[in-house]
Amino acid sequence: MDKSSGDEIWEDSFDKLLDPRPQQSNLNIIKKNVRLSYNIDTSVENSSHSIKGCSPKSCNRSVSISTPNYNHLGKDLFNCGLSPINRLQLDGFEDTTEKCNADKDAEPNTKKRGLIVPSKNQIDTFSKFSNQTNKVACASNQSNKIVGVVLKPGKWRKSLNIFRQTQISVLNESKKLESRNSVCQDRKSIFLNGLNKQNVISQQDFYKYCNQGKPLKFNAAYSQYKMLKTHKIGEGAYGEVFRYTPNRKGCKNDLVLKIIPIEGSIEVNGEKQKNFSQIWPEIIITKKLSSIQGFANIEKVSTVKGKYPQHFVKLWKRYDDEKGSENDHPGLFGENQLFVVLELHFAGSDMSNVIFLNSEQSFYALQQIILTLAVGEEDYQFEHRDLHWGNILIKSTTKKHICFKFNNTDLIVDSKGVNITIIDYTLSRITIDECCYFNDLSNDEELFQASGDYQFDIYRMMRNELKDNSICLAFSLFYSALQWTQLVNIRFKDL
Ligand SMILES: Nc1ncnc2c1ncn2[C@@H]1O[C@H](COP(=O)(O)OP(=O)(O)OP(=O)(O)O)[C@@H](O)[C@H]1O
Repeated sequence: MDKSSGDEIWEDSFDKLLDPRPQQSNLNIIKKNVRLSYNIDTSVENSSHSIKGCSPKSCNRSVSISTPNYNHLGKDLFNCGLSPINRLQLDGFEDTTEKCNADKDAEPNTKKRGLIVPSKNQIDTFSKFSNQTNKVACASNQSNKIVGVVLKPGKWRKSLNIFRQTQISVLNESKKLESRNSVCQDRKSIFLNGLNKQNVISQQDFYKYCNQGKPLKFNAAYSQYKMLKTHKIGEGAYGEVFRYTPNRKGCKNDLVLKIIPIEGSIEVNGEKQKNFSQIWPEIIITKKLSSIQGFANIEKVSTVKGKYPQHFVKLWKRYDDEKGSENDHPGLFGENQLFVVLELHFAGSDMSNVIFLNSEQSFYALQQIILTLAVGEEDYQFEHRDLHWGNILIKSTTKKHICFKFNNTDLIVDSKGVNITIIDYTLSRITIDECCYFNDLSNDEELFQASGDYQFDIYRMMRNELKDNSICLAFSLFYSALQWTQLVNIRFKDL
């Protein structure tokens, strides 16, 4: 580390572990190019840190279908090409890689390892196809034939939807209009394994699960008088997220509402609305994981019906004015629209918006993530499958330690002032009472053609490694781990 550059003020005891890494100084270029992450030679020292109380028992893999293993795949995954420890193998699309590299204005680092990262020029050019500048761009070769999708890192689903819309308008322009259905397929079908007999849930059973006989009136159930300091804090392809302080005594936590339209015939945010059966796994997973440290804490699930309440519409507009929304205006919903509302504890800001105080703090946050996943996997064979940094929330805490229970053993990690929560189980896989819930992502061709961030190379690599075995498609964890090596070195220096 170059002391003369003033970097020494960032050093703490943990920083010593990161030295010497001369190439990391070069990475500071990324600070100037916000959002593009290149994962240049993160070359990853394999530091071994133990956690108090952890003596992993050898688990019986023969009963687990959660983690692909020797028996399933005929090879040892720890020696696979994906391991950041062993080697990085970034393969993109052969034909486009060359073109990207040939671009004179390509960022110097994009040539490394064949990573498909568009240059700024390319992004600008591609953006013209989208009416939402910089939210998404479609990658095309010089003859304008679409060969892949350039997506923003993090939440990819909305980018993909916008791409699909864009693609339609491009096809329209060239008089090659295909029916919308051929581009926008129902990608959210739930594929349950043979063990699960109950892959359809009736409306009545769903209400019962919510402790309701029928849907509540949206306006009455979430009237503005019950909610203080309400504001919209986020959005996803499936819904809007509002934060508020409940107007009732004894309620210490701020809550968030994740409001998801269901069962309607109109498309919302470029997606078909889910039905009760399709949203069922997310509800079950959220409820099951709620009691585990590190997963979102759920207070209640309810089903409501009616027009979007005016006070939410106003907050939606404010968010749109201030930050710009990628979602459709909620005024589009009619009287008969149904919504599922998840009430969750507020869990902080997502990692892409967090700046760590120092590398030690980020290291301990990473430990929390690892332990959360370990407990989820051990207890429910849980795989997140979409673990990008937008799905990791970070909140400050005054607790000195965070406690996990792994296989009846208490594991205690220093908090270093932060508490992490993993959210968004839309694509997750879980096994509860021998029923396995998961989405078949292997049919999601567009996702596996995406580029724009190392995140999407990881998706391809995971699919290749797992030989298209959709049950085992557990991508993203590696991505987060690699991304973390950047955060440790860069993000906290941005202060
Ligand atoms: N418990 C929570 N506490 C604080 N913020 C939250 C919480 N849950 C969700 N959010 C915010 O709302 C955003 C959207 O939530 P979420 O990812 O669950 O939606 P989604 O519709 O499933 O997204 P996707 O488009 O990835 O499928 C998150 O990125 C986060 O900023």
